Amino acid sequence: MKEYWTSLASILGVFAFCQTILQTVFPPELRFASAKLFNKIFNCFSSYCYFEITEIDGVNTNELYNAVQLYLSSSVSITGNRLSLTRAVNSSAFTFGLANNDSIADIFNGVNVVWEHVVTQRNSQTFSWRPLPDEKRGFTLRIKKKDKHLILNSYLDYIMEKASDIRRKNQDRLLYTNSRGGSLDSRGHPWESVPFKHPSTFDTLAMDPEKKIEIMNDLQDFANGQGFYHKTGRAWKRGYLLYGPPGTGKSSMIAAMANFLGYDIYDLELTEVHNNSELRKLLMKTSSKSIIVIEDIDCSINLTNRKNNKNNGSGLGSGSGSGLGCSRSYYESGVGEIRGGVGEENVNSITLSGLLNFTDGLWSCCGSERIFVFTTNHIEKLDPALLRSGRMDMHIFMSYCSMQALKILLKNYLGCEEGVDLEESVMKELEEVIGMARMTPADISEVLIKNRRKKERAVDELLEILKVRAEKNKKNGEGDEDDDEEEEEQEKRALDSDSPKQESEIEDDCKEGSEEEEKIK
Ligand SMILES: Nc1ncnc2c1ncn2[C@@H]1O[C@H](COP(=O)(O)OP(=O)(O)OP(=O)(O)O)[C@@H](O)[C@H]1O
Ligand SMILES: [Mg+2]
Repeated sequence: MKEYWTSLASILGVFAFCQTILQTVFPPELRFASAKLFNKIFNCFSSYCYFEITEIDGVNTNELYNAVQLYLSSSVSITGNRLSLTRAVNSSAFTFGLANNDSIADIFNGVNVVWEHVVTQRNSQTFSWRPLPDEKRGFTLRIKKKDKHLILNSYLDYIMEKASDIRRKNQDRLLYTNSRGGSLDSRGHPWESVPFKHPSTFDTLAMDPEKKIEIMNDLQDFANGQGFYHKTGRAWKRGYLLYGPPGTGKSSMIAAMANFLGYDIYDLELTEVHNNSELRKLLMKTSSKSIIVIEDIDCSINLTNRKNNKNNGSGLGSGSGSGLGCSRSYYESGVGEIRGGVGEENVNSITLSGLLNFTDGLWSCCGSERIFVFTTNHIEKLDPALLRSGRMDMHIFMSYCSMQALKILLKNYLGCEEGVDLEESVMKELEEVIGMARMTPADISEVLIKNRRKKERAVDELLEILKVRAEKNKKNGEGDEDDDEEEEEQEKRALDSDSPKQESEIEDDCKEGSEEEEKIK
């Protein structure tokens, strides 16, 4: 064996020597031919094989090159000494890369490989229809010949997947809306998109930390659950129903979910959808790794009397909702019954079953890795069909501000740490009244924002307000909660007064008015 290696080394030595002579004495053509021959002979004896991935493949940009660059950026940032830094268009993150002519080792399925980033000057005589960069860039992948068949395809697939993950994480999220109605854009797309810049995260969300961790784990399990969903024969999707009073953070939670998973958001405005097949088309045009949101579902559709509605089940009336970035009408309650009612199928014939099919039917699994989120202020108004397990997998109650949540708000808005900036006695006082005060995180954050430069004043004012609210609630008993909610809903409706009222609403208002008059009498 030793003799074999000695002779091999001497052969290679001779070739190297010959090449040096050739380089100094012979013309370039001859040198090129000899180098080719040398490489061929060298490759026969080498135990490695090499793959070149150039930046530009002919005239097209090579996607694999970009993918490798991104993939290596994840490990390079930790191990490399000399790195390149880039920031792509539409991205708020910096990407580390392998510097020119540098190399890095990687392991995949127990197999060692080496990547080299090769940069050479481009031959100025090269002819091309479009301007090419001065430098020719490429990656060279070195794998042992015996390992080539074991890993090459799966390794490259893995790299492509990993790169698109990194790209998604680096790139800004998109918020899609169907506010254009049924019309399509020039590419035949029914959705319009804007960059999604909502800063809400699970860190900024004020809620019980245990519940928060439970939700984060659930989301993480979902995102990593491809194998599980495949094995169990389930469509790779998950439904969350967020319910609770206005201002408790339902929209903020959706934004936090999107930022946590790096998913885009499709904010579905049901007013703009005319029938079930349009709803299905919208679904088909959503991408995977996305969150499909219907806000204030109880106000968008009359979900309680679908059996009574002869023609089309529950008619869908209007979209409503808050917060994620699209202006839209709030709380056009009850319109659905009229628009989708008997004999008006052509005007608006989205049915509850259409909506259920949208989330749960065969069509719901075209594409994959989708999350459906519905929000409501009144879970009791929803049809049980929407609530059954498997459809909305997790019901999340967004409650009034608890002590745990208040601590998060104090930290986020005032930078107050428990035990450091706030005395124990103050914390105790806050704890005594926070439950009874039944204030939403939105209300509390308003007080904190107003006084954010004066911590003590902010806490004092908050304590004062909490005490007053708690006292009032104590006096009025339980019924007060409903009154508060009703007041807030009225406010929301008032906000919507710009949009012309539907006949039904006017009728409803009159009815409510006369009912109230009767009550007063
Ligand atoms: N749990 C929370 N944590 C942090 N901030 C919150 C929370 N709840 C509300 N807020 C603040 O209040 C504002 C309104 O909250 P958000 O729109 O998320 O409430 P919502 O529950 O969606 O209300 P609605 O039912 O009216 O749609 C947000 O901009 C956020 O700053
Ligand atoms: Mg909201």
